[in-house]
Amino acid sequence: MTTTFDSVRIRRDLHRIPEPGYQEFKTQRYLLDTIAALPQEHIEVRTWRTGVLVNVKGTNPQRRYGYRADMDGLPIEEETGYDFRSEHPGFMHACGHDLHMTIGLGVLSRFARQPLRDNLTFIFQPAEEGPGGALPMLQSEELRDWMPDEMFALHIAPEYPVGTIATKPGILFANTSELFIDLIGKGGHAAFPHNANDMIIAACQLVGQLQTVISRNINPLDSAVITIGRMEAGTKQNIIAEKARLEGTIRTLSAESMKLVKSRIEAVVSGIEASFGCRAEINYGSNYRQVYNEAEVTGRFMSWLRETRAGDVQLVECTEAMTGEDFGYFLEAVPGFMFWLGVSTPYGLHHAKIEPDERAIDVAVSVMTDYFTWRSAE
Ligand SMILES: CC(=O)N[C@@H](CCC[C@H](N)C(=O)O)C(=O)O
Repeated sequence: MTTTFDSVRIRRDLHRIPEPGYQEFKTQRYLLDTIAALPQEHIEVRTWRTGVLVNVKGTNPQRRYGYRADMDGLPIEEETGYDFRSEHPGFMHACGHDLHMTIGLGVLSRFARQPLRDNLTFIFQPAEEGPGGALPMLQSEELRDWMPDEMFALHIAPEYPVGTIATKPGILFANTSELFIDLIGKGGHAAFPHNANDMIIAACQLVGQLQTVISRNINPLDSAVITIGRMEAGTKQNIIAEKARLEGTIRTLSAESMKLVKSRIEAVVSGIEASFGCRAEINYGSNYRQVYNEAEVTGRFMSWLRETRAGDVQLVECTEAMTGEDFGYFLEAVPGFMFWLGVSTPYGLHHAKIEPDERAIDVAVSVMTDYFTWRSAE
């Protein structure tokens, strides 16, 4: 295949401009400009908030296939050795969305030139890391008449070598809920603890007790995670903290366990209120549905990979992971799958030093291009 698509340049351009959810203004502009440089005859473009939707008109369409890429960055100060580091202080593409978008553009650039028999929808979706762009995008007017019959997405996987694709039928990623807990007590002088109500002590107790929800209330053969990723309290070393805030996330493999975990968290927090004489507020922020790969569609992709790409792509049938992804909402509405794409880097997702191997982009572009082509010719 001859192509003028410069995947490395595009990925690096996108890497420089990570933006928070629903503030992906430069990213949207970059995507629109790149798409505008493609042949326009077979494509139509729409925007939805900071997202972008592209319809590639098929030559004799019977069905519509979709690819979704997420667009937002993370609040992380980049520590890579790149000379194309983030130009936005405190923000970084540390979850591979720069690669996901580049791969989408790569596949799109091929089909904008040579459309398939069937229609294609490319979805560049804002706010995956929060508060979640998938559900409102799915319900939007802009997507309604371009809704795919089947859809696909991928996620970079640091732990797999380049050339590896890992997936499975059934549940791939967990149900998620954000978790915010505010504790409100009484501040005071460090020397007079008996006159105050110290929310640092209460918060420390609470963090420990929250872990007992996982270890004592969840069936060990099921899986659940509570991670507190941020804790804020106090103003100065000799002032007793009046308030404390915990910020975290809950992950479960079933919707039932999510309900159970939340009810146990509420019980534990009530206990903290009683034992510390404080007030507490719980907020669950945004919640994502599990990523569930439809068995037949996923099985067809896996068999196709084994039969056609065994020479250059290693297919791994992986286990589920406790990561979350709002692509789960798309898969609830439309059959499809997500897969992990090996990018071989020692640092994990959400790490300030993650440097995905860019050779994975061409692997994914070629696999998705060939798969859409095969699927549409069936
Ligand atoms: C693949 C990945 O890392 N996704 C994120 C999704 C975040 C969900 C939500 N904001 C939360 O924190 O619960 C993940 O952290 O798994």
